[in-house]
Amino acid sequence: MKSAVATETIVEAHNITRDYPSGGGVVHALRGIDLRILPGEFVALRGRSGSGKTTLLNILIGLDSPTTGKVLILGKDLATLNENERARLRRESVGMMFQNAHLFPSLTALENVEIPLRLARVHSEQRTRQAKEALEKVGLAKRAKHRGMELSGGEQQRVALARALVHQPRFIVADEPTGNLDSLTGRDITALLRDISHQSNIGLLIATHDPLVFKSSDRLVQIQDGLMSEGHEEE
Ligand SMILES: Nc1ncnc2c1ncn2[C@@H]1O[C@H](COP(=O)(O)OP(=O)(O)OP(=O)(O)O)[C@@H](O)[C@H]1O
Repeated sequence: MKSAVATETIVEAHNITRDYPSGGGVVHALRGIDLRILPGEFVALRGRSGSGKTTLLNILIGLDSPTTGKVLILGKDLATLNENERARLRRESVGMMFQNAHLFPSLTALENVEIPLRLARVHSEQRTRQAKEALEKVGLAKRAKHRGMELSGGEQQRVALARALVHQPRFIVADEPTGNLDSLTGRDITALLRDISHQSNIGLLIATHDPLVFKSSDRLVQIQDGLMSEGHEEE
């Protein structure tokens, strides 16, 4: 049943390198990264500032291309897709979260969550239904009509999570999602992300400096000077 396992892989990176031209020289931001994330697996990515975390996340979701190496999402080699096809794959299969929730402050929580479905041209009834379900999943159904600016930082991040989930993605990448939250709120968001990933078989990759996220993860990978190692031991 090897082929069944292979098609089940959410994301695979093979020997990824990324060079940036810089001031007449070259920065070797990634120097040979291999990574595989399975359905329902929560992987934390740790690394000092400048170690290459954001570069790797962008490459894994096709927002940037590696200098050499190969990325597959759900078995599809990103190099074989053009920009429109990669954007479509993201719209259909990838959810994203960042340190800031990036909500539209004057739109309601529900309207913010509906945005990815608007972009995918889902009709209004279904949009509202799915957005309500996503807000329920993150425990925020009661705040559906509150505007972004009326929500606390933790509530805004929950809305951002609902927005990342609303199109039922298979892969979620989050860049420092707890970076702006107090530790209790950060713990809640991390637990929610972990539970949803496990329950819905979503591959979850979180780049972070937050020890609580390391502890909650199924697997911790570390990136240093563009190279990766694995394990839960302290730096
Ligand atoms: N567009 C760019 N042009 C040149 N160098 C870049 C570019 N983007 C990133 N770099 C360099 O690549 C390396 C990795 O950067 P990256 O942003 O991936 O690190 P990071 O681990 O996400 O850092 P942080 O935790 O501070 O966000 C750094 O040395 C950075 O200066």
